Amino acid sequence: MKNITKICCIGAGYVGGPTMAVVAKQCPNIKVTIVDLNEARIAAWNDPDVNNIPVYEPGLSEVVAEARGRNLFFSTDVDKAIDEADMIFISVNTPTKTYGAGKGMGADLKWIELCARQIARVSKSDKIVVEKSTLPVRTAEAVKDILHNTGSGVKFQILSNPEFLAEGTAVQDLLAPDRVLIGGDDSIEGKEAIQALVDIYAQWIPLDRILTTNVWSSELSKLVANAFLAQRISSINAISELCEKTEANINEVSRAIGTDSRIGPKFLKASVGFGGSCFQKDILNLVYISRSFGLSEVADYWEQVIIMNDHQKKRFALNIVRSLYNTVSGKKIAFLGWAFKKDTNDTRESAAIYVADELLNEQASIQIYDPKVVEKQIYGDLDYLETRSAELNKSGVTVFNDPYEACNDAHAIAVLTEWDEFKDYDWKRIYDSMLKPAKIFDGRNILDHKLLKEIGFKVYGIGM
Ligand SMILES: NC(=O)C1=CN([C@@H]2O[C@H](COP(=O)(O)OP(=O)(O)OC[C@H]3O[C@@H](n4cnc5c(N)ncnc54)[C@H](O)[C@@H]3O)[C@@H](O)[C@H]2O)C=CC1
Ligand SMILES: O=C(O)[C@H]1O[C@H](OP(=O)(O)OP(=O)(O)OC[C@H]2O[C@@H](n3ccc(=O)[nH]c3=O)[C@H](O)[C@@H]2O)[C@H](O)[C@@H](O)[C@@H]1O
Repeated sequence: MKNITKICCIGAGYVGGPTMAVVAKQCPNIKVTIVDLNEARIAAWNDPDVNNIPVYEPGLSEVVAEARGRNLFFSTDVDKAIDEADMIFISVNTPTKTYGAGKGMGADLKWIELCARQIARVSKSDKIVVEKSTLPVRTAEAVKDILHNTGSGVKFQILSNPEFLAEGTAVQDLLAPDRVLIGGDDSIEGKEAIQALVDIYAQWIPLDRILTTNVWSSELSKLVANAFLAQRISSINAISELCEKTEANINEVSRAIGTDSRIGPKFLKASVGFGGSCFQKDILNLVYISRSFGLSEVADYWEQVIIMNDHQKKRFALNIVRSLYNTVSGKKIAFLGWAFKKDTNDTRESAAIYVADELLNEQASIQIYDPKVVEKQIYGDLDYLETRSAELNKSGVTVFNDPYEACNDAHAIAVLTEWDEFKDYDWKRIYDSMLKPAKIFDGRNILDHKLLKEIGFKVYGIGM
């Protein structure tokens, strides 16, 4: 296997962009070209002002500034980048299907298939194709089938190399991952391909953190990792509801169980519900696959994680309605946060969207502030649900650039994202500008509840 000197990555999104920027930073001897069909996205990645890149991640603009133009390139010329590359990463979106068989459950693999067909059509030399996108177990079979039937004589090796970065900490996760997972064939060529990818990561990651498996274990492990992480959140959120009935405190319960080294302290933070582009999609996918093999108990077991999460989002919204004397019609509710977690501008599947939707059904007037999410995105997220017309979403929601303005005249504040800056606001000033009794629903348990109560707020946390 020849030395890898040119990499192409198809898909310049939240995974392709940061992942490949870090590869380029750490491997200056490799030319990395990230391609995408979306011209606006590529233009933003190429923006001379590196602060305008389309993905907000702490530390990312510095990495891009270092490597861009040196050995990191962003382009819309997909064919050229495929043709030149020794190794091609597929990092395109794999959302839940919205039509046909598997609608609402299975992964939509049409973009993966398009990539495979394009690679098959364009390639004139042997290539290693790496699945970076999260895919249902045995997807590599379909990719192989397309690539091995081109009739061109070009040889392909297919690897699975799922990504475990979390948004908001992507750069840190990529520079020092818990592990890198590479799945490949057991043949001599398969092992050579695995080694070629190991050699790239080994330029900055200790070898004992680079795990190799067969392709199917690798594909499945990605879904399972996300399912386990999300399961912990649904588990603690389920207990949060019980805490609210019993005067137990969820933060104390989390600490008490998390100090057991077998349980561990991470991912035990009760919240308004998990969001993000992947947890729900990947679990639905796991459920769908299990059901398609007739494993109904397995499917039902994992589906409960989603059912619990939906319940958590809904009960947060209903709690607001109930606490505001069973009606929010015409009342102003301020939302602090719209992103699905802090330190990202990503809003996909954010709990805030669903809470807003419930409150709009109750005719509330919502005033939103998020430090990184732009107005267009917020309206787009609500319109995507198709619960009501775009005009009605516009008339029910106002987006502010200033948190104090968003809270002005509000009956209640809901904290939907755990942005650090929320903790440091002048809460007395906010209290004075609100209608009384002023209520705060802290969906992330991040604020100083004692202080807020002293100011005069009525405070509702999760699980307390
Ligand atoms: N967002 C995350 O934190 C993580 C996502 N993943 C997985 O990574 C994959 C990508 O996710 P994101 O980067 O978040 O998605 P994204 O939607 O941000 O980016 C995907 C990009 O691929 C482009 N694309 C689609 N088809 C194309 C084609 N045929 N040719 C060229 N470009 C094409 C789209 O225009 C889009 O810009 C998904 O499978 C996801 O499950 C895995 C780990 C973390
Ligand atoms: O496949 C993916 O897309 C990624 O999904 C998650 O990463 P991400 O969704 O970016 O962010 P997380 O930190 O996992 O948070 C997900 C959601 O759970 C919520 N959460 C997280 C932790 C917790 O204790 N409580 C809680 O409510 C967050 O607020 C957020 O809404 C995984 O953590 C990554 O390892 C994985 O690569």
